Amino acid sequence: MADVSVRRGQATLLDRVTWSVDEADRWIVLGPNGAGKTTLVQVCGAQIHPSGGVAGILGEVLGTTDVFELRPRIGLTSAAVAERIPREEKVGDVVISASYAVLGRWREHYDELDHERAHTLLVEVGADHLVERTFGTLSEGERKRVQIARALMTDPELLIMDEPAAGLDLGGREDLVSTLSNLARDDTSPATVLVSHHVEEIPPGFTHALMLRNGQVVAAGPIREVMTAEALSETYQMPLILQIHPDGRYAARRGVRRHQRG
Ligand SMILES: Nc1ncnc2c1ncn2[C@@H]1O[C@H](COP(=O)(O)OP(=O)(O)OP(=O)(O)O)[C@@H](O)[C@H]1O
Repeated sequence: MADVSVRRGQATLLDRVTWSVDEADRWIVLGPNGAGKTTLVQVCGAQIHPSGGVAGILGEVLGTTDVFELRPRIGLTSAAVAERIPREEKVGDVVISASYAVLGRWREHYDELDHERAHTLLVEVGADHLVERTFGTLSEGERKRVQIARALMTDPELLIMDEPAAGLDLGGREDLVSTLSNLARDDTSPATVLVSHHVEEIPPGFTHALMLRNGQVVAAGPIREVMTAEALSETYQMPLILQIHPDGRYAARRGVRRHQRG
C-alpha cells in the first residue's frame, strides 16, 4: 500500500497508509476500536477500493484489475463473512464450497481431492469431528475454526483473519492461538494478516506488527522491534506495561503513572 486513504463522506477511515507484506510474513494488526483495522483488511482483501493512493495485492493493482479474479486468491475470515454462512449448512460443505467461492452448497460438483483437502484442513484446525454438524449448531470457537479451514480451502496466497478470537472463552482462545501459531510456523502457509484486539492473542510465530490509531500507522515492522510499551501506549493513548514471555506470548496492562517527587 502506498499512501492509501479511505474516506466516507467527511470521515477519513484510513489516512495515507504505507505498508507492505511479504510472502513469508505473518502480521498482527492492533489498534483501538475505530482505528481502521477492518477498513485496512477490507482493502487487503480486495473488498473495497482506496479513495486515494495505490494498493497492490498479489501482483495486481486495485482499480485496474478484476476483483472477482483476485478475491478467490485471498482467504478471508471476518464477522461479515461468517454472517453469510447459512446456519443449516453442514460443516464439511461450508469448507468444501469455498473451492467455488460460493456460500451454500448446491449445484457444484466436487471431486475426491476437494473432499480430502477439506478433511485435512478440518483436522489441522481441530474440527474434523464436526464435519457432519450444521454450522448453526456450533459454538463460537468451533465456528471460528471452521471458518479458518474454509479460508484455507482454496490454497490462498494471502490469508486475512479479522478478529478470529472475538467472543471466545479462555480455553477457546488458547486453542485458537495454538492453531494459529502452528499455521504461522508452517512454511507452506500463505502470507498472513491477523487483526486482534488483545496482545494476549498474538500467536507465537507471528513475525511483524502494525499498530493503527485514527486511521494512521503508529508503528510497523518486525514484531520484536515494534511491540514495545511505548508504541502500545501511544496507540491506545494510555500508559501500558508490556510483558513478553519467553515462549513468545505477550501480556499488557495499564501502568501507573509515577508521581514526581518534590
Ligand atoms: N461508511 C462510513 N462512514 C463514516 N464512518 C465510517 C464508515 N464506516 C466506518 N466508519 C468509521 O471508520 C472508523 C474505522 O472503522 P473500522 O471498522 O475500520 O475500525 P476498527 O479498527 O476495525 O474498529 P473495531 O476495533 O471497533 O472493530 C470507525 O470510527 C467507524 O465508525
